[in-house]
Amino acid sequence: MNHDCAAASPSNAGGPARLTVLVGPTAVGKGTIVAELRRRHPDLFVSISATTRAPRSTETDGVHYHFVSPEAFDELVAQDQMLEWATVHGTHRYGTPRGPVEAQLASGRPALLEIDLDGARQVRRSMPQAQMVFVAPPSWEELVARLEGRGTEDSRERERRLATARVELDAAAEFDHIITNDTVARATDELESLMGLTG
Ligand SMILES: Nc1nc2c(ncn2[C@@H]2O[C@H](COP(=O)(O)OP(=O)(O)O)[C@@H](O)[C@H]2O)c(=O)[nH]1
Ligand SMILES: Nc1ncnc2c1ncn2[C@@H]1O[C@H](COP(=O)(O)OP(=O)(O)O)[C@@H](O)[C@H]1O
Repeated sequence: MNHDCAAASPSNAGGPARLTVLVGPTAVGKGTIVAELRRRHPDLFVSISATTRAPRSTETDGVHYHFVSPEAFDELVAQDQMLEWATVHGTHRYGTPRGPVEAQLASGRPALLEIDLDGARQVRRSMPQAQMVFVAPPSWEELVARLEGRGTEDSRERERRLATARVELDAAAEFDHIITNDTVARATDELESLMGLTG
């Protein structure tokens, strides 16, 4: 585990880390940080996951996720079109379409995945050169406040997500780097640096 932003980590062996995998508990601010990173780097490739969950009012199909039916998701898995996939929070399935990520990496340009712990472990096995980054909250209380403040889940779903969050926080030590999302600007600076997007 490495808390600093050193350019040379084991995950960089063989060249600059091109694939970065971002994991963190619900409502820690992953989406917010990725949005800020994209604002700074409009051309950055961020994988668009497929999911069987319904879109939130703020989400657009093909932009935030590919919203697909369970049958369509089955088909993608059967055709080996998923780089990884997992059932998250015990309910819906989420997965990374393989083709766009492989094409991006083949072109030598960086790629970012924002996925759950189970999916990240799959990627670490299949692509050990990937750089694994964990986003942590400043405190448990702040995480709960952000989840409630977002207001997108009912209390039952929030409880489910917080149960998953405890498991994810316990796994933070598995990651190459931990970014604490205290302020969006500072956390984004750190991710930008880890991805080699500065300067
Ligand atoms: N394994 C996997 N997890 C994903 C993927 N896309 C999103 N997730 C994870 O699914 C979880 C739920 O995402 P979402 O429903 O958007 O809720 P939120 O994290 O609370 O905003 C998060 O931990 C995401 O990182 C994916 O392609 N694969
Ligand atoms: N550094 C931060 N300080 C305060 N609130 C934050 C911060 N980062 C994100 N948030 C807020 O927390 C909530 C959850 O953020 P979101 O990006 O949806 O999390 P995630 O994608 O990890 O589930 C949102 O309401 C967002 O505006």
